[in-house]
Amino acid sequence: MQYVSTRGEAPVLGFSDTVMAGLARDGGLYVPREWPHFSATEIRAMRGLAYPDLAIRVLTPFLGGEIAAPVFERLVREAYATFRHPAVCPLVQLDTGRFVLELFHGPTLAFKDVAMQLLARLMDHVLAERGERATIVGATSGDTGGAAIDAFAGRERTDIFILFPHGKVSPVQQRQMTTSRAANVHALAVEGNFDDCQGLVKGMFNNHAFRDRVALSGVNSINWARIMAQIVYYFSSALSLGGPDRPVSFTVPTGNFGDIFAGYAAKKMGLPIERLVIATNDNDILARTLADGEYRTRGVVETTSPSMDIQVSSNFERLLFEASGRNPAQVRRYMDGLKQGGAFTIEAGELDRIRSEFDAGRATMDETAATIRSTLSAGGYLLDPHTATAVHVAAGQAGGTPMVLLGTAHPAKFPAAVEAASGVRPALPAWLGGLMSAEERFTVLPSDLKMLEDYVSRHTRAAS
Ligand SMILES: Cc1ncc(COP(=O)(O)O)c(C=O)c1O
Ligand SMILES: N[C@@H](CCOP(=O)(O)O)C(=O)O
Repeated sequence: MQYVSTRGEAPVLGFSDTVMAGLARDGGLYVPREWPHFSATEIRAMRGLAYPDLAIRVLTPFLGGEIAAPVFERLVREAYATFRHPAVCPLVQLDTGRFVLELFHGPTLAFKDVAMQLLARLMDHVLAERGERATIVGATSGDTGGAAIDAFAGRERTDIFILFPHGKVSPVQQRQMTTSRAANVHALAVEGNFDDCQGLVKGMFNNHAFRDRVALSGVNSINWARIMAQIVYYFSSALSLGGPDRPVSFTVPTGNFGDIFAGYAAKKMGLPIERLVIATNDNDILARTLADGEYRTRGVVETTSPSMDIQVSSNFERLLFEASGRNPAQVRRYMDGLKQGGAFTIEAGELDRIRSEFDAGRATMDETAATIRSTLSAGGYLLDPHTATAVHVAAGQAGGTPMVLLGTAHPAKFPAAVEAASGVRPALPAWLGGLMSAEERFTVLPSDLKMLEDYVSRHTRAAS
């Protein structure tokens, strides 16, 4: 399996190099040169597999033979042994035809753990084989950071630097990043919003001299392995609901477009998915884009679903690449428009192609709170605010096909918003009991690329 950049001007890479590269050197994102495909018979044969076995089956075609089967199997099993539910990602019925796919049973209570626990092990393996070290930088609006720090803490071959927007993440999210005692962990509070943090990370990748000097690698969903690992739970949930003999739809709380792009990938691999529904909060750039074809950034609005407070939705570039018939020149045109004028207009045929697979809707903060309240009173299920956006948006979808709502975070990560909406204050699981009293350690930095690069250079052990 080979991987190509959405912008077509970076080297074509194999799996291990793609995992270590993060962002392509031309600023694009890596995607598989072609989609692996499973027949209905092959998918049917996946029924009843335990989650790690399913992950091995679904993901092996992406490895291109670069990681020996017994090694990959061990990494997958170790990754999912960190989850506290035997099904790893259980499916819970909300009511007739609606199901929540609970993705928050990992160490940091958000769906990011599903991919991050595997990615850290994959990177460690590749670095050990090569006898190398790497510097990892990541941007977070709250959940990626904690998941990455948990997965990489104490790993000898990596130093990890996580940029989070100062004062804009929930207290639980902040402490998951700032209470690590591991020497290789650096939590950096940036004076800006998530888009600033993500822009700084991309800026570091696009400074090739810096990138090479510190052996830079990334763990955001710009890294293909993040998307890859998230494909598995689309298969597990569809199989539980009768797939491949019964199509299902998914509604996905969306920010950086990574999670829902994994659903698109599952569909390309042969899984019968009817609709992929994008749910946004007030930061509704994707809902607006699907409505009128114009991708136009506005200022980020702070909401009660802070992890989705994003305007520049990185993985949308992967969808544009697909919708354009894999035309990197077209993607470059769009990305130039975004850089120069903060906007671009999607060509009509491409927009039709996107609309043939995706719907989109928005939940305001009031609608999100009302959904938390009504879902609790209807059946006793307590939603987190991100999952609630999906439940609200899915309510506007035509019925008939089972709807899987991606439960992307545990409500206890956002106790204030959940309590304000429902009157119920969700408690952290007992095994996270010490989190809120542990000592914090983080550095506040301005949103300045040069200062960030200096900080990383001075603190990484991977600099040459
Ligand atoms: C809880 C939660 N829900 C939804 C999202 C959106 O996911 P994506 O960025 O993959 O679209 C995020 C962050 O990305 C998140 O942390
Ligand atoms: N919501 C995310 C934002 C970063 O997304 P990623 O999936 O690209 O890592 C977060 O919680 O940090």
